[in-house]
Amino acid sequence: MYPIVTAAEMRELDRAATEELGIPAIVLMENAGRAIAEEIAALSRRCGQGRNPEGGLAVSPGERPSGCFAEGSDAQGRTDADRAAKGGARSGGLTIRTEAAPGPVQPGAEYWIVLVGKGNNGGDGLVAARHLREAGFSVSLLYAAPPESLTGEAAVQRDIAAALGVPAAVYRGGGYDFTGCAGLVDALLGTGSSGAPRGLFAELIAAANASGLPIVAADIPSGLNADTGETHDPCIQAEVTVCLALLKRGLLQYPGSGAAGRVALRSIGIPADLALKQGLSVHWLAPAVLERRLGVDPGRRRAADGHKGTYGHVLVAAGSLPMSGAGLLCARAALRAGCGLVTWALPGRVLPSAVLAAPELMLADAGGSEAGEWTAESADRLLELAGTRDVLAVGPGIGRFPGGAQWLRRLWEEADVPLVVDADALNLLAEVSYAGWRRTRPVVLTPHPGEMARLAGIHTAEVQRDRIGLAIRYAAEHGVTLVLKGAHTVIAAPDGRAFVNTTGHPGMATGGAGDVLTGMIAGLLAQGLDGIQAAAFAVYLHGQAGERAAGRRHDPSSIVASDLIEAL
Ligand SMILES: NC(=O)C1=CN([C@@H]2O[C@H](COP(=O)(O)OP(=O)(O)OC[C@H]3O[C@@H](n4cnc5c(N)ncnc54)[C@H](OP(=O)(O)O)[C@@H]3O)[C@@H](O)[C@H]2O)[C@@H](O)CC1
Ligand SMILES: [K+]
Repeated sequence: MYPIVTAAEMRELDRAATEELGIPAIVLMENAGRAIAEEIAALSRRCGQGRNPEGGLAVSPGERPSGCFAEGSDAQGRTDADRAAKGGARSGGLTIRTEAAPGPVQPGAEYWIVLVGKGNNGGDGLVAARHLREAGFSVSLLYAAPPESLTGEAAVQRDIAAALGVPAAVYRGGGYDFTGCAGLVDALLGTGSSGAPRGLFAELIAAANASGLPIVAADIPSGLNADTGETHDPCIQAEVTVCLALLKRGLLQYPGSGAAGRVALRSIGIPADLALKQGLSVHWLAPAVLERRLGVDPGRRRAADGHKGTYGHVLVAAGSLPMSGAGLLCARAALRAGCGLVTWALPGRVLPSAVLAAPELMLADAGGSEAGEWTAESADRLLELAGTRDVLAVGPGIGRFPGGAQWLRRLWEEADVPLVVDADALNLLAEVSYAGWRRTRPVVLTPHPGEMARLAGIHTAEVQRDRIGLAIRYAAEHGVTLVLKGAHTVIAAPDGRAFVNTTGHPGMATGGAGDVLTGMIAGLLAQGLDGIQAAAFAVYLHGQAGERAAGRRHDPSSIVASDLIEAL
């Protein structure tokens, strides 16, 4: 169910499919090439180079050609026009399609060139060329290496293509004239590549990008690190990536996600049971994964006889005089996440101005300084309040104050409720070594990349280099549920499970969006979800709210955090 694999895990699965089950590798390659050809045909029908042989399938300029998320539904809420308006940010949407792309193909003599590497990725491209010809496309091959250097199944495909008379040329360097071509298939490098593309491969990738033609990548864009999402220079900038068998980690992590364009995940005949048996622990956060793997009810059904006590009571310790809004956003979001009651504890000096800011909230004076800041002594009051609440969320807008780390340690060790730690509380955590802090109840940390860098003692660029890998390691080493925020948020559990979310919208990059997420996680914990369930579901819903908020505004750049709460 939508595992996300490393190249090594994919190789092991390929090996098991061929050696243990006896599925011939050439069959997998055949399925892969056919799937690529089908996606090209579907792209051709949708975009149609201005043509629309079937009437109704072509998409007018400005509309998304197909960029869909799970099972055909739009979870991205973003049109090509949006992306163009925002400087061409690419969506990286996923089209999960495991059956043949539907409908007849009448492409006339649309001409595509397949760029062929020397490994099995090239073999996939050779099969695709054959199926494209069958579908009526005009196709030629451009080998990046002497065809004689191909081996195994790829060599078999080379010979079939030659026997069929598919026109072929060998790239000799010095650029290439793609005039008259409607699109390119990138079958240069797949999961067997290592390091930056070399020599003529690099030249061809650069030429393909410079052509401005739509590129359909086989499995991964050539030049992408399949595990981390780093892009080498050069890296294919694909319109569509036809990901074979299982999602590769690099396709869901930026900048790789941007280079991949829309990702179409296609089955190639490796049985799902085999993937299950491998015990893969990283998954794409699709609705089916939420429901069946995480045991969350996406419909959020409520008991007919439920009452406010049924859905839990959140305690939010957040906000200070200059940043009271952070606390308000967090507390309101907890309510919107469906918990029964929320108590917002804040410095007494700020409390009068919070009265009636949200009539549904209960307010509690947590003490604090004359200046409306938090003080270490407020831990006693918070612990007293937490004794009759179900969850404690700390951090948004609390600022820095003397004894802050010790204050946090007391909450960490003594509050006998699940704890969500965000924002300034994460910075307090980063200043100490908390490995020895005792904790029996779940704790969820929600850093953005900058906070994650401080927690892990590394640079932000290093955090972004391999977000999935880092999140998994950190969560396991520290016994926490980690929500590493940013485009395609990663949620990692202490037991090694991790989920990558793809709902959301670039318009969500706005102050307070994180405070809203913290409140939502707390609100779901209060309703009895465990740490990873609450964190993953909240991230998913938060992204959906962002998509809805973007849809409601004339310009998605004008989304503010309150819009996310209203869109829940
Ligand atoms: N059963 C299966 O396995 C299935 C696999 N499938 C497909 O196979 C793909 C994996 O195939 P793969 O393992 O053959 O590797 P692949 O990426 O095609 O090329 C490696 C070749 O490139 C070269 N090379 C490496 N790095 C380089 C660089 N930086 N710059 C330049 N050259 C470089 C290297 O040659 P070398 O330079 O080492 O001589 C090597 O020969 C996978 O993504 C999927 O598409 C599907 O068909 C389903 C069944
Ligand atoms: K490729």
